[in-house]
Order: sequence, then C-alpha cells, then structure tokens
Amino acid sequence: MSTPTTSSSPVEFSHVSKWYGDTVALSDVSFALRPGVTGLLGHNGAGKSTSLSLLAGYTGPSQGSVRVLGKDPRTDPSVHEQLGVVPDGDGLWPFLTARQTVEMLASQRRVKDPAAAAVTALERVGLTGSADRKVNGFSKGMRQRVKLAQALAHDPQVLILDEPLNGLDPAQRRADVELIRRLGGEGRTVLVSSHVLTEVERMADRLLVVVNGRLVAEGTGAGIRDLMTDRPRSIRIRTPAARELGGRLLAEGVVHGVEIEEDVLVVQTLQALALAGRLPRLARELDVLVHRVEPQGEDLESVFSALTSSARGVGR
Ligand SMILES: Nc1ncnc2c1ncn2[C@@H]1O[C@H](COP(=O)(O)OP(=O)(O)OP(=O)(O)O)[C@@H](O)[C@H]1O
Repeated sequence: MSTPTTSSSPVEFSHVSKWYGDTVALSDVSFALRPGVTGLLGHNGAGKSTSLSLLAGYTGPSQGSVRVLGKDPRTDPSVHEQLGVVPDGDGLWPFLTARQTVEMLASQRRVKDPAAAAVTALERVGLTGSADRKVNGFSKGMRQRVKLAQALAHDPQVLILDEPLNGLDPAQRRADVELIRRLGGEGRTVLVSSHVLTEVERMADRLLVVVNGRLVAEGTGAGIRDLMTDRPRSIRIRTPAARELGGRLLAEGVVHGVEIEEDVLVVQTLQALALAGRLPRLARELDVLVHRVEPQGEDLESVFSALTSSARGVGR
C-alpha cells in the first residue's frame, strides 16, 4: 500500500443527492471517512449500494460531489489504482480459475507482477488451495472471497465492500470479520455496508446510518445504540421466577408494563440500560435464576424508525 496522496479525508461525500427518475436514492448526504473501518448501515433500499456505486465511480451524483483520495472517481481513472471494490453483484467469469480472475484485475490495475499479486491476495482470503479451480464450481462464500481477493490484488488504500458477508456461513463470517478489521488496522480506509447492526458493529469502529436515502446518524456502535435507549422497548426474560421479578421491576419503576407467560416475563421499558444493570442484581437479591434476556423487535426496521425520529439533527 502506498502513502496517502491527499492531506484531506481519503473519502468525502459532500451534499450528495442521487435520483433515478422519480426515485430519490440519496438526499443531501455528507460524510468524510478516515482510515480504519466504517460501517454503512441501512435497511433494504436505504441507499447503501448507491453510495458505494458513487464511490466506485460506477455512477455519478445528481447533485453534490464525491471524492476518493481527492479525485473524482467518475472522471479520473487513476483513482482505481488505489481503490478496491467488492460490488453487490457477482460478475465473475465462470470459466476462469480464481487465480486467473484475480490476475486479470491486477493486470487491469497495472500491478507490476500480477501473478505474484494474485498469490498474495488469494492467500489473504484463504483461497490458496482452490486457486486453480474454476470459479464456476465455487460456493457463494468462495465467490465472495474471490471478489475480495480481486479488490485486494493491487494493495489499495481505499476499500469499498458491499455486503461482503452475504452468503457466508458463520465460520466464514467470523474469518472475514477478522480480515476486514485487519485491513482497517493496516491503515486502509474501508467502507463496508450491511443491513445487520450486530454484524457491522463487529467490523467497524464507526457507523454511518442511512434511512430512506438520508444520513440520520453517525458514531460508534455504542453511540448509535445510546440514541435508542430512551425509546420504548419490549424485553423478554426467561426465568422460573417471572411473577416475582416482574412485580419487583414494576414496583421499582424500571419497567412500566409486564406480561407473564409461564416461565417467560415480557417487560415494557423506557430504560433499557437501567434494566440491564438492575436485573442481574435483583436476581441475586431474590436468589432466582434468569436463563435468557432478549430484546424483542430489535430488527433493523424498528431500530431505524427509532433513529429517524430521535436522531434528526444528530451527526448531520
Ligand atoms: N439503477 C436504478 N434505477 C432505479 N432505481 C434505483 C436504481 N438503483 C437503486 N434504485 C433505487 O434507489 C433506492 C436505493 O437503492 P440502493 O440499492 O442504493 O439501496 P440499498 O441500501 O443498497 O438496498 P439493498 O440492501 O436492498 O441493496 C431504492 O429505492 C432503489 O429501488
């Protein structure tokens, strides 16, 4: 990886809007990335792929400006010598081997020794043993790895990864989360999109949250979660002492509603963090077991609708 060529942020979106006919995919989005991993979090159709396509130069903004290493990725092809992209779609040639696929891209990126670059990149993604097999017979997870190796082959300073964990099994996910973290730790600027909060949190130190084409929040995973703590939540607690615990939590005012179904206590609270602190202490005081605590409705839609209403003006 060569030294940064610009003193400003490696990646900048400035008042970017993008529309397709009547569809507004992005509306007045501004952010600047720094080295390390940033997560772009959003529900389906939020505008993640559009943002990444703009950064990759696949399309241009309707308004505003996009800069990668100070250059316009749409009009300045030299950006691609320092930019690696894992796109949303597959786009791999089925009749080429993994090695040929990666070498081909490395040549296009004017790498001095494409064969050596392919060896290194395939090793980084754990595909050395399958390097000479045709991509055609690869699983979804292996294909994702080939795409990642392609993106890494020219040792780029900036990496744009569109949902790179899609289609991977849990072990592959863990390995790729580690790899992506290491890439950020090496000083690269990595933007990785996802619609799963817990997943993107593990990869990224910083998150950008897009909802319906707008950037509604940015910050650490913990900071984003904090934005949600004062919203109503429903939490399911599996315990043989559901009645006893529910009564105490209600009496103490930590929850404002309880429902009991055999050994399951479902509580309504506006103070999820206070509850998280109080519950284990209360269980010890009452000498009762708590087997499992799980928030309900923690799907991204509910997170996002909470963020949209509470995070306006935060980080914008
Ligand atoms: N080429 C296109 N033509 C027309 N509309 C488009 C096009 N690309 C995206 N859109 C629309 O723009 C909006 C944002 O789409 P985008 O693909 O960026 O979202 P996303 O967050 O990546 O979603 P997903 O997770 O489903 O890929 C959507 O309403 C989508 O239908």
